[in-house]
Amino acid sequence: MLTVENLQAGYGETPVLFDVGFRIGPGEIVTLLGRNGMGKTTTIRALMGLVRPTGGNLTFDGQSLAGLPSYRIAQLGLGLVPEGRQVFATLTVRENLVATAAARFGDRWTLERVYDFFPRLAERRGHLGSQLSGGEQQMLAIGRALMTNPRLLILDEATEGLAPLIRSEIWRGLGRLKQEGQAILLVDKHLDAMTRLADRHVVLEKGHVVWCGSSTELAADQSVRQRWLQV
Ligand SMILES: Nc1ncnc2c1ncn2[C@@H]1O[C@H](COP(=O)(O)OP(=O)(O)OP(=O)(O)O)[C@@H](O)[C@H]1O
Repeated sequence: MLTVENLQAGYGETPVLFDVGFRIGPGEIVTLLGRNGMGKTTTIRALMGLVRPTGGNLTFDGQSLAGLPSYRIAQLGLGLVPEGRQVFATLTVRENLVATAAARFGDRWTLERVYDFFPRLAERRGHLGSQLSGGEQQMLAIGRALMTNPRLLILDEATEGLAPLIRSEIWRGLGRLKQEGQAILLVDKHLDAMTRLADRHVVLEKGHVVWCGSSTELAADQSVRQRWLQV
């Protein structure tokens, strides 16, 4: 489904990604791990066309993403839940959801299905984005991405700053998406929850992939945590 090979990217003259490569198959959940500043968000930005790669290959279902604008990449089926949620503060919950709706890949996700999935959003449908709690904003950000009917859902720090109960609700939601066969690329700080949910993990260190493996392999290999993931 998604193939990333030897990806290089940076900001201005500063290279940040030197050699990033991984694959995501249909229905798979893959995480990008690594300490702060190692290039996880930049990898996601490169996938979405928000940072222009300086080298390597990005292909989605055999089609190159090179040089495509973000809206075209979204149309191909990559749906982003960005870091910091970025919901529209002056639109209602319903308007936020409708703003991104796209039925190009079938009607799997409709307004009603998003409300069934996150009943809190149904309760708050008339509230403005700015009136929501952090957890509700996060559900809205996920709902908004689902409304694009993405084939690959990408979440960047979706549980950051949330209370444990709300965080669990988000993890349960992602678990339900997995059961439905939704492919997901995940960046988050909660390693245990990710190990339970994901199939495979890719560890970044200063813009290079230094380890990749299954959840079982990650759980069994303490040295990966000690060497690449502890602050
Ligand atoms: N807009 C930007 N302009 C210049 N440098 C940037 C920019 N965004 C990120 N960087 C730098 O790129 C490097 C990788 O950052 P990135 O956000 O991809 O890391 P990350 O692994 O997602 O970390 P975090 O968990 O802190 O978000 C860091 O050194 C960071 O300072």
